[in-house]
Amino acid sequence: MNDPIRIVAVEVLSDDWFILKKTTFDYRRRDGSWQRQSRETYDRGNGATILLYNREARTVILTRQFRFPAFVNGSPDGMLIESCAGLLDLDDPLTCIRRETEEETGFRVTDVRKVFEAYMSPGSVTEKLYFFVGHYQSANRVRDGGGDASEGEDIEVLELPIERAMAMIDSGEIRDGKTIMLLQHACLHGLFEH
Ligand SMILES: Nc1nc2c(ncn2[C@@H]2O[C@H](COP(=O)(O)OP(=O)(O)O[C@H]3O[C@H](CO)[C@@H](O)[C@H](O)[C@@H]3O)[C@@H](O)[C@H]2O)c(=O)[nH]1
Ligand SMILES: [Mg+2]
Repeated sequence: MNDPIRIVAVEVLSDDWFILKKTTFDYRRRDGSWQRQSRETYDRGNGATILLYNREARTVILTRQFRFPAFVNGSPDGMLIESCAGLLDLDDPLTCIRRETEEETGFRVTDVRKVFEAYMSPGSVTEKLYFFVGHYQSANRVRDGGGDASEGEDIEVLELPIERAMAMIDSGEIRDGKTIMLLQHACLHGLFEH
């Protein structure tokens, strides 16, 4: 009886690459009354992202790639600078982020730890994102990275001083939420302090 939600109907509006549903439900308001609502949810699974950082060199590894949704919403060339990230598919978050790190950046890192989880757009997108940090050195680079070309990925790997990356948030050159969160986490938690 404590459940604040009663599902009334679920309609699949689109089931192509990911799933868009419209759900009608009764919601119990804080005053105890019931209210019928309907909400669309875009389910693209969960994801993981990582900030690769080198404490000694005071650098981070970021990626740069074309993002069509950003292109259609105000990014002149659609090129976004981001922390390495990928969808979980069937993997657990740690396995996913190790795989994506090597595929996208070419780095094979062992020192990886989860720092937090977040819903990135909870009003419409179901996705929960798992955030990691990982220490890297140049010796961890085992290949070029760049992503899976057959899936359309064309990822440039950037190595930037942390001060430069932080300045790029202020200048608007970095405009991706997960990336801003990880860079700020790194500074707040002293990842570059000895
Ligand atoms: N054909 C097709 N391919 C798609 C579509 N949407 C995404 N893809 C492709 O599916 C692949 C997914 O790549 P991943 O590296 O696994 O995911 P991601 O797109 O980098 O997602 C990460 O970043 C997102 C944005 O911040 C996060 O939302 C997500 O959780 C994840 O961390 C990419 O090649 C992408 O182009 C689509 O509608 N159609
Ligand atoms: Mg990716």
